[in-house]
Amino acid sequence: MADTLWQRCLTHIEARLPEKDINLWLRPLEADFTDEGLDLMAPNEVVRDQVERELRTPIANALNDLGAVPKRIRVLVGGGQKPRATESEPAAAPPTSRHNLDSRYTFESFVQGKSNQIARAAAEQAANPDNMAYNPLLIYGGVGLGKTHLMQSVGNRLLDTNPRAKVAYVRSEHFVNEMITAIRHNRMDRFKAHYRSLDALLIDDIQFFANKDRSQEEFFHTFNSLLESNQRIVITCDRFPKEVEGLEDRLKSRFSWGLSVAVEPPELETRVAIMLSKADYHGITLPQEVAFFIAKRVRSNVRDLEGALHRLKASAQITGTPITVDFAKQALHDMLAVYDRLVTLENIQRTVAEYYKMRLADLLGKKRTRSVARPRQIAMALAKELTNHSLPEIGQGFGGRDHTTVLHACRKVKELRETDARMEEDYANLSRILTS
Ligand SMILES: Nc1ncnc2c1ncn2[C@@H]1O[C@H](COP(=O)(O)OP(=O)(O)OP(=O)(O)O)[C@@H](O)[C@H]1O
Repeated sequence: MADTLWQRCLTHIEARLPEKDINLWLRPLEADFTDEGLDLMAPNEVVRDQVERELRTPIANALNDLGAVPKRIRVLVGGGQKPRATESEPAAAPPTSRHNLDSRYTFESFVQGKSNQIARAAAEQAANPDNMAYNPLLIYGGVGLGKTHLMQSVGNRLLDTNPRAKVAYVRSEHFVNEMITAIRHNRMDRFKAHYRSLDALLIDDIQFFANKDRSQEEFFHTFNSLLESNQRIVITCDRFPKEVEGLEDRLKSRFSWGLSVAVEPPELETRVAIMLSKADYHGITLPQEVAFFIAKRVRSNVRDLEGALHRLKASAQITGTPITVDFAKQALHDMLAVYDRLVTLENIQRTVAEYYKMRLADLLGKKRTRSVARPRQIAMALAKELTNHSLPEIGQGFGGRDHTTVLHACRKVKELRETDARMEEDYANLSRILTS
């Protein structure tokens, strides 16, 4: 039986993904291996988008595990028109050409805001081969906030500058699995030689190394060897590494040799800008008010924003309806309900009162001393930003106040956040507590 590389790839992935996903998204694809890489032909845009979004990495990893590393993977709409004879193993692909980067992850496609501007600036510096001041660069922060995007932007930029550079992007989980395979097949020397021959190593989600002693040991040596020969290292972690239990102290201390930068959840304007930019990229007509409507609710994770966008697109395609706020309300009903449940007026009032160690009755009451009025204004501004309530509704919820009082509070808080660092910090802390 002709055992094509693509079939072997599918068999490999089958062990790792639900059968439903394989049947729905992967079986309809036609694979075309050429000298330039792998083209996957999807029957329609919905399949293409899903494969791009969720399955590109499992495919790349499976091929990697099978020892066949295409120079690039493209997912296209089409099929049947390409000669299937070209579906052959790219056995000649040298193991060092592991440019398994996603070409969509660039600095140009990364939307900058207050929450990520330092991380972005540091990453741009790290992508400058003449500047080794920030080595290693550690990017840390919560789920789906753009760490991988920034890290791969460094790799893509390094390759733009020098296409011959050996850049490897590896998820820590993959590093561990690869190492286990190398040990099992007695190929540790090759494994070490490969990693130590790189110009740049981008290693994602290092929290995965926790409690994996042998992998930490090997990674520690690889890390040292790359640093000593002045090669670029970028790492990401879902929190500050010192807080990761089960990670050796010597690794933690190595990670902090260079520069550590955080990515925070993006503020509303940035979330809207990200949605509009992603919509543009995917050819989705997304009115600004719909972007605002969604971004006001989906707050803590950019991946969820993208998920919402793709669901909207699929629903709009199936029903042939233009995307409006009402359409979004319906199409994303269940997803938005989860977010809406999290932040209510009562929740905001209780959280703010606790944060400022004051009585809830005072927050809602008539007192106008600054120690009471300021937190009240902050709570109103948070209510405006984080809920869907109108100004009159918010005023009503705050002891029957007029909507102009709420408007004044929102303006005041905005102004103070720009001039008073303490105020900005309090507001950001409260916003994080309420939305994470
Ligand atoms: N500022 C941004 N501009 C454009 N896209 C963004 C931005 N932040 C995040 N994204 C997008 O959100 C998605 C999730 O980002 P990414 O995978 O980089 O998150 P992450 O922080 O690495 O998450 P995880 O910890 O789960 O690996 C990606 O598609 C990425 O392009």
